[in-house]
Amino acid sequence: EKVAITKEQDALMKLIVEAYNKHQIPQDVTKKLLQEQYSTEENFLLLTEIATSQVQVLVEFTKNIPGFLSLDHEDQIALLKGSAVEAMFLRSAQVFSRKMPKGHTEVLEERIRKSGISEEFITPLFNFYKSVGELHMVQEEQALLTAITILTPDRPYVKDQQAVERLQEPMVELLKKLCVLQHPQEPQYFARLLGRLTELRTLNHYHAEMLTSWRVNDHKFTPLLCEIWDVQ
Ligand SMILES: CC(C)c1onc(-c2c(Cl)cccc2Cl)c1COc1ccc(-c2ccc3[nH]c(C(=O)O)cc3c2)cc1
Repeated sequence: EKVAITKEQDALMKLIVEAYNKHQIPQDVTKKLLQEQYSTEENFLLLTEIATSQVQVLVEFTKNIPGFLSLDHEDQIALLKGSAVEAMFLRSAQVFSRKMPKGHTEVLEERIRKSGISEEFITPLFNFYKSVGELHMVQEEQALLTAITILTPDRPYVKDQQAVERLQEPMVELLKKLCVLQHPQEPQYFARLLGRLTELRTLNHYHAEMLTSWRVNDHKFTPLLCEIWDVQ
């Protein structure tokens, strides 16, 4: 049967994509990727600065998701804290699918590889980047997938999960239609996208270990990262 985006769905998609493109890490932060020294210390400090800026971008994007600000305030915090790492993996994955200024991809990879992350986490981390890159997602898919990740009802401490489901469901339906329209020759494309969300959940676990090993080596995070990741 003919799949068609309704007027409401088109309006929702425009809001999400607009918010996704409106909030970006400032150029003066990301261009440091090309400028700073390459010591482990420098790499960690630069990635910490970028991650902090990325969290601020993420909060602004989330506030623009229709209905988010009408959720219970404590649930809003629980959703942000529960999804921050996954949303940052998705966002940083864009750099590796060559969506970012020339040269940033290589230097970001170099800096992540040499920032004190142990080899056992480096492999799954770059496997994820590779699998996202192979999807060649358009920006609508990236924006919706990020919104869907943020609106995951079963994050820790979310009280009214139904209210979150009511926001997430229309986005999943819309993404499904988009995938059929965008990739008609690949019927399983939507399933592959959702498979990335499952892979993201496992990366949360690795990330928790990364944080612990950084802290054991007395690495400091910014107040915003400490708050969102419950460290220090
Ligand atoms: C606190 C730091 C050390 C940290 O801890 N975990 C991670 C961490 C790690 Cl490595 C991997 C994945 C997720 C996290 Cl959350 C990080 C670094 O996190 C980020 C690294 C890069 C980016 C990012 C996002 C968008 C970008 N655009 C551009 C551009 O050039 O335009 C560069 C760029 C970088 C965001 C978070």
